[in-house]
Amino acid sequence: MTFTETKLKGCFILQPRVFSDDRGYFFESFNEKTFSKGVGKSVKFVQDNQSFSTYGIVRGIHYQVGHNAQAKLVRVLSGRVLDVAVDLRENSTTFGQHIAVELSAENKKQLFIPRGFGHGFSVLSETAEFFYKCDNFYNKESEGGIVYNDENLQIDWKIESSKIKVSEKDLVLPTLKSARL
Ligand SMILES: Cc1cn([C@H]2C[C@H](O)[C@@H](COP(=O)(O)OP(=O)(O)O[C@H]3O[C@H](C)C(=O)[C@H](O)[C@H]3O)O2)c(=O)[nH]c1=O
Repeated sequence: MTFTETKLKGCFILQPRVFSDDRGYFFESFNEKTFSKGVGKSVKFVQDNQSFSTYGIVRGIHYQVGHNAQAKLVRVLSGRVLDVAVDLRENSTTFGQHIAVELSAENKKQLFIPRGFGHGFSVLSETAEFFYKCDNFYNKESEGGIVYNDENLQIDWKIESSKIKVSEKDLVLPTLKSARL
């Protein structure tokens, strides 16, 4: 597994070592020892989530506030997504900046997003199954979010705008300027 830190400090792109043979392939999708060495700290994941979406869906940008904030280790089981992490750490030199990484069943890339970030993704394939580990439990009351098309964020979701599909809940999320952080 290789770990590449992004321009947003603490955010890492992970690339697993894949063992292929005439049966197919094998790779370690998570190894606590390798992971903590790679990101330079121990992270105790306590909840796994999985979602299925179709082309053009944008989920997010979501986060949980305060001591319910979540770090996430995200990957794609089938299909292809553009995964976006937004730096919401108010004392960060990259506050408000984002990274966008294509994650797919084919490239097997993963993204580690520490606490203090907003997270969302767009589905680039016909369908996509999305899997992620969280280091804190879901807490509805602590949910926060930023509307996907906040013009100050300038996120290119790589989907023609007329084809983007967002939940009712996400459509009414605030911009970063007025979000609860
Ligand atoms: C996140 C979550 C949701 N739920 C329930 C609450 C709703 O009744 C239902 C769907 O939730 P939601 O519409 O928030 O699902 P997504 O839009 O995929 O939300 C996720 O999307 C972005 C990409 C994220 O990074 C977050 O982890 C998460 O907010 O599942 C739970 O029971 N547990 C949970 O951990």
